[in-house]
Amino acid sequence: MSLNSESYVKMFTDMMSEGFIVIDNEGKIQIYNNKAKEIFGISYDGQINHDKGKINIGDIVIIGDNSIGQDDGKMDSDSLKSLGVKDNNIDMRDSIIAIGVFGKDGMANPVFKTLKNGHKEDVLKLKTSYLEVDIEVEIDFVNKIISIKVRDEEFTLNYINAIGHMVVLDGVTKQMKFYQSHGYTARGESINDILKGKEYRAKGKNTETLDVIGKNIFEIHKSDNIIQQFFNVAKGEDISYIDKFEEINGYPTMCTLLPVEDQKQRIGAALKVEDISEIKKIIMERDNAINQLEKAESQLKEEKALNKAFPNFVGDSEQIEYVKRMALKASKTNSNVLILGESGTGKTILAQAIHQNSKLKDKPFIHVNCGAIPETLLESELFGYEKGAFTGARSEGKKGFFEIANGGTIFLDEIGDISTNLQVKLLQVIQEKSFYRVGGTEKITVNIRIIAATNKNLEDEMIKGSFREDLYYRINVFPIWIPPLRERKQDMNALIELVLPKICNEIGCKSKRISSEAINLILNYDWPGNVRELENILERAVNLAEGNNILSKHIALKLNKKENKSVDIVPLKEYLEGYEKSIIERTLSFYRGDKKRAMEALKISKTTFYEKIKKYNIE
Ligand SMILES: Nc1ncnc2c1ncn2[C@@H]1O[C@H](COP(=O)(O)OP(=O)(O)OP(=O)(O)O)[C@@H](O)[C@H]1O
Repeated sequence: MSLNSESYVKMFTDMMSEGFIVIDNEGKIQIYNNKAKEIFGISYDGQINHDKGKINIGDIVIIGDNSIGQDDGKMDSDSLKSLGVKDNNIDMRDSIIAIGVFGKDGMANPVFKTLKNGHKEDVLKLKTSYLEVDIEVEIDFVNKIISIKVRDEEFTLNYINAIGHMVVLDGVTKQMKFYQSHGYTARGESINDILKGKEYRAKGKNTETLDVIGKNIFEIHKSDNIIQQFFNVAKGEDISYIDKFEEINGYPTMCTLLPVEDQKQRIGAALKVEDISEIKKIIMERDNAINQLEKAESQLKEEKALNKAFPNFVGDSEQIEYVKRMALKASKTNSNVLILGESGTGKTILAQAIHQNSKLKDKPFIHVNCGAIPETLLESELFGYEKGAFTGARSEGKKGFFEIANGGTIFLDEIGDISTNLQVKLLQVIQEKSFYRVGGTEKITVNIRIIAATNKNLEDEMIKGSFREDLYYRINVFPIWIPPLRERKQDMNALIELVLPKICNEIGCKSKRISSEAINLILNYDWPGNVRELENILERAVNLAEGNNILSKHIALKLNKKENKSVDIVPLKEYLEGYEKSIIERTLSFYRGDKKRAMEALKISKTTFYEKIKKYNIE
């Protein structure tokens, strides 16, 4: 046997650590070493067996394809129709997971999920029990893995750019009869080939090795750029290169292409290929890591910017981050903002912060608590009045809040409490940016930014007829909802860290620490009064604690509503009296103790007024 006999050549080339393929000048494969077979999936080392066969009507087909048409043998919507998948929105290069019965329209509806080309999600997943078989398919776009799990058996394929993965179950036995594995291009077993009825080879113990010697190169390889060149060189074209990055059958490789000549006659071409999928993977992983790092850095930057913009509005929860992000956006626009949230959630400080971060920050910020001003007064307080507009009016007339806030921001707190009459006037100001003082004839024009807040559900109020729909849409241009504290306990630490030193400072005591038992109590409580209630409870605790530590016994929480089954039943008279007392107190405090103006506002006589003050022991 001479050294260049066929068996020696095979032995030597099989020892190479690179793939090596030689074709003759007709494109017939003369040498295809073991490494090349390994790189292109021709030699098979999978563990799971199946016999050779072909797809039959009634078989269950499971597909996971990260880019339709790219590496699945040019699968298209027609091929998908063979499973009953009919959807005009599916385009080439979209990703799809589909499970259906082959060729039996109507036997069982297919289930499928798609993602548009260029989507942002990390995974596409479908888990179902299909014709009583538990199936789970996942396309992991980050780690580039497609996995099909049938009952407890998992079939996975890694990919670089694209892959079409498929498992076929026998329609009668529901057992796996075919699964996709690397090398499907060389074997001609892409999704499309199988769906078009092409016979597939056995895998596992009955594997027939794909005999490539003597076959035309295009039978084993897609006619992509490099294979076409390989063929052209074998035919006589003068191209050669060393170590060029090219993709063959979807695998990233580094190729060297050389002509083979005998006595200056072109007799073929040789292609040496190195598998660089691992390197490519590492590069992609590195790019991914860099991307994530950049994302994290910009998040951190944003977080810092948000914390700087809202130093008094703290919280680490995602909800509060979102609120801050929205509020920062709101502060950069001139739109009306509506802040929603239960009492004590921080609507007022957020409104102030929006103003502070806006270009109006040096202009007035006027806070009007619409719920605290008696209805009869609210109009003149908001719009002002001309001299002699009503009894008790100042002789020189008075500017209203809208005039005072001109050029800046007016914060209409508890907007859900204003009467429908006043709502009409408010709507006019918002629409026309002008109004008349009470008793006035001169139109006053203002340039004002409106922030409103409420703890009511304005949509419910609209249905009840107590809030005008047109006003609602005018103020609800930029809504921001602050979730209740019980839904974001993660904020508790930041709040305590901010509030506790503030209280100690105000009271003038040394700073105090809070014990872990006390923190536990705080974390397990529902906080119906939100942050305001937290501040009150902490203030009380600071006062009660004699040493430097706030202990659980100093945290005096109300019984949770859920635990407190008994309801406080109060006689009606007592209830009404309590209510009357609080209205008189609120009016007096609004007029800073001016009794004359308070009794006028309440429209009660002097005698009645003094009687009630005495009865309720009002200072
Ligand atoms: N995220 C927060 N960070 C720091 N302090 C907060 C926060 N949220 C609320 N507070 C504090 O809680 C108290 C109540 O907040 P604020 O008055 O803004 O609530 P509100 O929603 O306007 O309440 P109401 O609806 O009763 O008027 C204030 O002392 C405020 O400083």
